[in-house]
Amino acid sequence: KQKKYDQPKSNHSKENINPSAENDNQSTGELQSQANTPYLVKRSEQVGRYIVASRDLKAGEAIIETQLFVVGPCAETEPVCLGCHSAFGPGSVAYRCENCNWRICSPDCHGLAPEGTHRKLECIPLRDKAVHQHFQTSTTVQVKLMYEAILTLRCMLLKTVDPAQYDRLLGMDPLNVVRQQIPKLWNRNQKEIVERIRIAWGFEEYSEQELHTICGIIEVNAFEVGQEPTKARALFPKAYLLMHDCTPNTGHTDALQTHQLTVRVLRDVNAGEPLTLTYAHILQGTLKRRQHLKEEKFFLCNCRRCSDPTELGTNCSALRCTKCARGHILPTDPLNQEAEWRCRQCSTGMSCEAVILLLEKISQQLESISGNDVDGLEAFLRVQGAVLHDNHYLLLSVKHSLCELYGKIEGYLIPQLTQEQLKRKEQLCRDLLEVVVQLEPGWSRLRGTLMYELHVPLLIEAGQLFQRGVIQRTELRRRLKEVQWLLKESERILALEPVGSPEYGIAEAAREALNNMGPV
Ligand SMILES: C[S@@+](CC[C@H](N)C(=O)[O-])C[C@H]1O[C@@H](n2cnc3c(N)ncnc32)[C@H](O)[C@@H]1O
Repeated sequence: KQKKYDQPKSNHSKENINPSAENDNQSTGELQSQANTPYLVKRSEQVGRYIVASRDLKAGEAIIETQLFVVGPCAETEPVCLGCHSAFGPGSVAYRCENCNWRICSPDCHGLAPEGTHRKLECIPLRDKAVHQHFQTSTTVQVKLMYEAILTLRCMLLKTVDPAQYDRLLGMDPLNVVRQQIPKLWNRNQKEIVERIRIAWGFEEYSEQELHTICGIIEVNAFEVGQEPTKARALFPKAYLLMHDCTPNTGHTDALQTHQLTVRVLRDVNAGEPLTLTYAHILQGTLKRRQHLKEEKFFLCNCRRCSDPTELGTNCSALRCTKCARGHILPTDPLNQEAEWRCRQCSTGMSCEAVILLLEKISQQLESISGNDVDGLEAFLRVQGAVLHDNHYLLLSVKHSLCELYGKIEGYLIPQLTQEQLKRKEQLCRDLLEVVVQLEPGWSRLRGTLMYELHVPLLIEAGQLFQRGVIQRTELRRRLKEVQWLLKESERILALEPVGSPEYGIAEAAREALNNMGPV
């Protein structure tokens, strides 16, 4: 059974990214100085600095464990507590920081400790410049931008509060030359961040250039951290060197309060292989992923998945050909965002614009369906299944929602599910797992949660069939073995998630289910 979900060996080779220099000891001396680091820093024309495994690495092995440099509110976010970055729920008490008068979640917030970011960095400067007064004359959109500017200000304040840390921060690449050639982005930063901090808030001691550089460092290198409703952005040493790949071989978690980051390899990695993570959504099609990477990270990805019209055989961008009703329409050149799409059977062509328009229309239809509307989502799958491949990313996202809804919401709680609905849940989980093992094999969080979801219908069905005498003891045992394997694998993967996170909760539930099952 285990074989079924095992990962194919990665054939990502060093040659793929044309490394043009050996270990970069100069700019990343801190990394090289640590004996036994599981990675080496390299540099290539195409990617800049990146890291490769310095020895063979085993799936699940932690390669980076690091505290953050600095953390702050996300871009254009609703107001959040400047201590812990939690959003304010409806009707929550509007506590204010006794110094700077910005909103906080509670005077006892752990993030307001004297050594915490807020107190150490912006609290007193915001007070001295009476920045909170701007809230009175700001629109909702401007308030969101004020929160966005906080992370830039925090980085800037490190220059005086912790100059050594500031210097390390400047070791990250802001891609200023590339970003300056995007007037929409540069002008927006100039108006909304740079002038806000310098002119509106009065921090004129920081130059425009310095502030643009910090904007770039954040845009290019920040990680999203935290869990709803406490999402934030953070910069970390070392981890920023991981290059992007649409079939990554590492994954990462951050601790709930401290945001300490742990990066692990998801599968066995050979010495010399680049260590990669994904900057985009795994269950997203090539056109969309590449567009996101171009707009947000300023490069076009040319990885193995992006280069393959079938996306490693998953067909997760494929459309059904309505002309021949047999073939699938795929991009003729997936590395060209404007290339024609064509049916592999009958050669019917479709312009890229037509594909984009069609997908936009279907996405709009999907957005009009409520997230908990099981019937609506099932109907969407039936209708759009005639237009899109079964593994199309738009259908996968609906399947993912449905496989969680069956068993979780009123009317569809586990004891309320009919046999047909249990079968449906099983099918949805299997469909998704088949794709996930291609795109993110190994110790992936998504794979861990899907395996947990899959064990439920399998366990119930096995018990029911045995009780009704439909299957005998040997078949029951075989089925329970599969359930046990799913639970063990899910527990092993998700136990690495931060204590207190929903995924860690699933690991605990899997452990309990295994104990309840006893020996099989
Ligand atoms: C977080 S930084 C990675 C470290 C960076 N290479 C450096 O030298 O500081 C992200 C940037 O690295 C480059 N990069 C990362 N992965 C890449 C890839 N697969 N292809 C091309 N460029 C990539 C892009 O310029 C991207 O904006």
